[in-house]
Amino acid sequence: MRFDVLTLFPEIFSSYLGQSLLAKAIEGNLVEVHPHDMRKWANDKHNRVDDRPFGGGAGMVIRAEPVVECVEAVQREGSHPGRLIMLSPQGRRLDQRLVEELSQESRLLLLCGRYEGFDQRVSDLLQPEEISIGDYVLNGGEVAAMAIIDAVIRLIPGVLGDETSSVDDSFSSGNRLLEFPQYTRPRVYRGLAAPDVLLSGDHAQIAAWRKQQSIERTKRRRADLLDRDVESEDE
Ligand SMILES: COC(=O)c1ccnc(N)c1
Repeated sequence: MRFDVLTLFPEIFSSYLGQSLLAKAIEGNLVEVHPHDMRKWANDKHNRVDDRPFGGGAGMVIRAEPVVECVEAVQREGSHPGRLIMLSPQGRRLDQRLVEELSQESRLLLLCGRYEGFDQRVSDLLQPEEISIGDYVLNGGEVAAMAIIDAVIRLIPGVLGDETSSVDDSFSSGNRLLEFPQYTRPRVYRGLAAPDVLLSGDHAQIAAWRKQQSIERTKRRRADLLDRDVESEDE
């Protein structure tokens, strides 16, 4: 899977690309991540990427030209244009179902805004779909782009080692329950013991205990997940 990230701050991604899971996925040719600096396409006489908003108001707006030119150039680079996503607080809320949908794509272009956002002609001309990672405003779309990459690559076959699986994750497809509590060595730490059932070797009992824990935790923390009817999941 190929990710192209269009940003004014490509350097933000250099250390992120080195983190172990992503680095291994890139080394294993399972994933490619290509940050692109939109400033390189600011070819007006002042090489500006932003400017003051028409009609006045605080802040700066990202000019349409460098963005549209950059997106079109990047789309020409690959074997096909890919799915263009603008990270925006006005977008469709990201959830695991959307992550699973995105993980089926072979190429995602992630368009990261800054300042007061993009000139409207960027959306008029490129028709990107907008995705939000939650109801709050960030200084830039780069953090949201990393969240999408991070969540999506976990679902690409081969990225998580054999010993790890996303199947039991909270929210994984069809799973409306939060994950059960986890324990590891030592068995007792500061007087707190891991549940005996987990050391019993009785896999049926362990599975039953984990399911019960997931149900109780979900009821306590996210009862709304249990209220979702099945139909809504098919939307
Ligand atoms: C500049 O981008 C944002 O502020 C943003 C992007 C995606 N999701 C959000 N909740 C905010």
